[in-house]
Amino acid sequence: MAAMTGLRVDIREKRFPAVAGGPERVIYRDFALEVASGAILMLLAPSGLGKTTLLNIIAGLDRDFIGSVRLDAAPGGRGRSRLSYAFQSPRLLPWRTVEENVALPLGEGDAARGAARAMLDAVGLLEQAGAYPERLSLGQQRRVALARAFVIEPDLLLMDEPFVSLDEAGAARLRDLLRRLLAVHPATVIFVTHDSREAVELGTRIVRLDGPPARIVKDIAINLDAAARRAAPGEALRAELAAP
Ligand SMILES: Nc1ncnc2c1ncn2[C@@H]1O[C@H](COP(=O)(O)OP(=O)(O)OP(=O)(O)O)[C@@H](O)[C@H]1O
Repeated sequence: MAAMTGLRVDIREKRFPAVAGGPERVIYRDFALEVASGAILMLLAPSGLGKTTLLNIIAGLDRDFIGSVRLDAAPGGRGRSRLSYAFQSPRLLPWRTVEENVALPLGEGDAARGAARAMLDAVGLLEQAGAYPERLSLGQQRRVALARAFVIEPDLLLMDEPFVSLDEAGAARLRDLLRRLLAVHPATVIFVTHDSREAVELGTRIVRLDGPPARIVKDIAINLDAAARRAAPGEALRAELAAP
């Protein structure tokens, strides 16, 4: 079973240089975020504030900043924590089958194929294992992306609006699927969304950012079971989140 990894991000400064005659932009200044092991942290912020930038910094894809990212040591003496990143678009390789896309992080071989098929079964797409991504609907492609994210049993899962552009029923089914996957493969999750309903339904903690530069303006812990989240307290929480 996967372990879970907490982390602490300190960004003394992150800026982007001027583009096309615009001003230089300070995205983060003196920003700190600590995430407990096992948290499902939902990150809400206005468009363009720096959510993707934050995930890229945590993932180590963007090292051009002043500050630090510290992941807790992986429990169980495994050394490095395993990290998965589900991007805003599914980013499947069009020339590989669904199964090959899911097996990709594990490499070649029977073990990788077996693990990929087990994950495809878990997301309800085993029958599509031999299909190419273009044959799938967006919702199915997003399921494949989820299977690929979970196949390495990540300790830390970064998700950048992974269910965007789906209709509400499709998004609700994927939220359900994510909950079920996390019940079997627990991970610390940082999940970017612009949807307060999604935040309340999935999160154990909701952080709202405003700016620029981005700063935390709300930080709410949620202790509700799944049914309660979808009911009235969810509405109250959403109202609290929206309040200035
Ligand atoms: N490589 C870059 N060079 C210059 N500016 C950039 C670069 N990447 C991002 N930015 C700018 O930095 C800001 C933060 O970008 P980021 O993608 O992190 O925002 P976001 O909160 O994820 O936005 P959205 O909700 O629209 O996805 C934006 O204004 C963006 O235009």
